[in-house]
Amino acid sequence: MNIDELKSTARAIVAAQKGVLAADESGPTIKKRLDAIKVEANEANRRRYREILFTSAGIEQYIGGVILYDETLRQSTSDGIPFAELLARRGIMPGIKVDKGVSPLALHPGEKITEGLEGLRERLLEYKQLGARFAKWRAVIEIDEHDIPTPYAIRANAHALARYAALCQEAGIVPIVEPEVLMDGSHSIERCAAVTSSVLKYVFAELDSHGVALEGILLKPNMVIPGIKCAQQATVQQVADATMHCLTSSVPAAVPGIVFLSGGQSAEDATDHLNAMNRQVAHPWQVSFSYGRALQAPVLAAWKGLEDNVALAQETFFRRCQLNGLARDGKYTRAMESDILA
Ligand SMILES: O=P(O)(O)OC[C@H]1O[C@](O)(COP(=O)(O)O)[C@@H](O)[C@@H]1O
Repeated sequence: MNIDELKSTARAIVAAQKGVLAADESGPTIKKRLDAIKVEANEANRRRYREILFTSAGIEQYIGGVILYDETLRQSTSDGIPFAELLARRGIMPGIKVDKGVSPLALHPGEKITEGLEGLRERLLEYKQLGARFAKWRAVIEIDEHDIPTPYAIRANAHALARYAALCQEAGIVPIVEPEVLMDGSHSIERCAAVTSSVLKYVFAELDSHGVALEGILLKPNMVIPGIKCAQQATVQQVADATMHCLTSSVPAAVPGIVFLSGGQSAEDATDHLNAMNRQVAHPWQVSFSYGRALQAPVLAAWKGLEDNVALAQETFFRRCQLNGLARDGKYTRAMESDILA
């Protein structure tokens, strides 16, 4: 393992003002997104949509890495430049989702385990040849009103994340470790904090047991937030305080960056929360973003599948990246949302 290479890749992804665009929606997820704007989810439209994102002017100032899906890593621009090469030429690291989605966890009704370890060593070698410099694996933890998540489900998912991370580092690929505690449900912010902190403790214990070098990973956690059906919603400052408190006590300082998922928050809330966290006292890691929906929802709404709307969609995307870049420095304000596109 070349730890220096892993470290410099991880640091480049979360360099000043930068974060990650999560454009790694699997087939069913991208279909849901395209269905919502009445665009047929065929190969040509998926490729065109991703091309619109990756060719947007100026995004390299704010985007250090893009997570791709297997199909997307093999696709090219209309004039034949492979997407991974296009991104690399722009100084953006190409990454790849390597998990194969979730299955029910046997004998644990209501809980899930992420699949994809079988054959992963070989797949990583191919992805590296195709230009991937980092990877992503998402574990999904649900919270219910009773005893879910169980300690066993947390441990099984943490173990799989660590096996994935070790295989990535062996292949010279930076693993993004994503244990997502879902915001579905009616749980309180305190319950989310308790579960998130327990999940992170298991994850770092497993990473340690597997010999993973923390300097060569990025962590992609959820923010600490009440369930969407919880009667008591939290302020931006409460989310920032609870999240930073939880991470400070669970994430070792050796980790170079924390890149949050957006998890169903609105684009504005996700930016505002990131901003509030970056306004707090210094933390040992870069605090950044790896948003899917919070970067892309406004772009899809602007594009609507029409070529006439491409310029507007790209300006919208650039603006969203820029606002999150400002939030990396704690310099975003909600008032900026109504500024005319810069
Ligand atoms: O269910 P899928 O297709 O694996 O997609 C899950 C999505 O969740 C993410 O991990 C986070 O996305 P959000 O920011 O929208 O929550 C993305 O990287 C990924 O596209």
